[in-house]
Amino acid sequence: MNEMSFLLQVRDLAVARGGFPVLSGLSFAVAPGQALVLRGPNGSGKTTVLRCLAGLQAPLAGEVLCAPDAVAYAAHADGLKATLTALENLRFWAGIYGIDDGEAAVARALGAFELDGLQSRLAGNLSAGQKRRLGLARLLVTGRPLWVLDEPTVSLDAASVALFATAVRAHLARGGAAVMATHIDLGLDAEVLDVSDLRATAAGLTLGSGFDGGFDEAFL
Ligand SMILES: Nc1ncnc2c1ncn2[C@@H]1O[C@H](COP(=O)(O)OP(=O)(O)OP(=O)(O)O)[C@@H](O)[C@H]1O
Repeated sequence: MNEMSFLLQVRDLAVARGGFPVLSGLSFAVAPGQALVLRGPNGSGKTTVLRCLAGLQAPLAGEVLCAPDAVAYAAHADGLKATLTALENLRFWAGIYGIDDGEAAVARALGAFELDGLQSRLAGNLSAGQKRRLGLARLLVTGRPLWVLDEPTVSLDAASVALFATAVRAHLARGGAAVMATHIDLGLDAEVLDVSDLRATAAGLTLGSGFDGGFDEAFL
């Protein structure tokens, strides 16, 4: 496969968090239609890698090659406005991403995550699992090909996990791709990349030009 056919290429990536190197030597590529699952124990750096892929922090070393505006990121937080209804949240995000068929995409997103009956409820009044479903439905109104997902199934019951897996499968079938950290098996035909052995040692890495020094959080 030539280089241009990948949606994402990661080369010899090292990342830091809170001023400390976390993980180094990570390389992989993701093509349209592919899903990649990052595995590793708590604290091994999966979230930090995903933040880097989403552009929220710079690599400490290495490269992340990806088209501008390709990534839709779903973090631990659901990214919802509590005082807007479920429908208004999706319309808000469709407007932010400026997709052409906004209203149709919003309707599809509500349907895909079985949120039609909840569309008039304030997001702040949804249950944890319903909030998560709405946060994931947001992906469908971004129009972005590369989904970067951090523990997407937290708070979801089995039926909702199945809805999510269906949405990912449909995204892949449309030529999208996904990179996700998850501890559960979604039943997807996904490659698994274990980052356990990539732990950075303080001796092996220093904080260089890619590290901006301090604040590394963001409101999403
Ligand atoms: N703001 C911060 N300041 C200092 N250290 C941090 C900060 N945020 C995370 N870390 C540390 O960075 C390391 C990597 O964290 P990260 O969240 O990337 O791991 P993870 O593999 O996603 O873990 P989990 O499976 O528990 O979600 C951990 O040791 C964590 O304690």
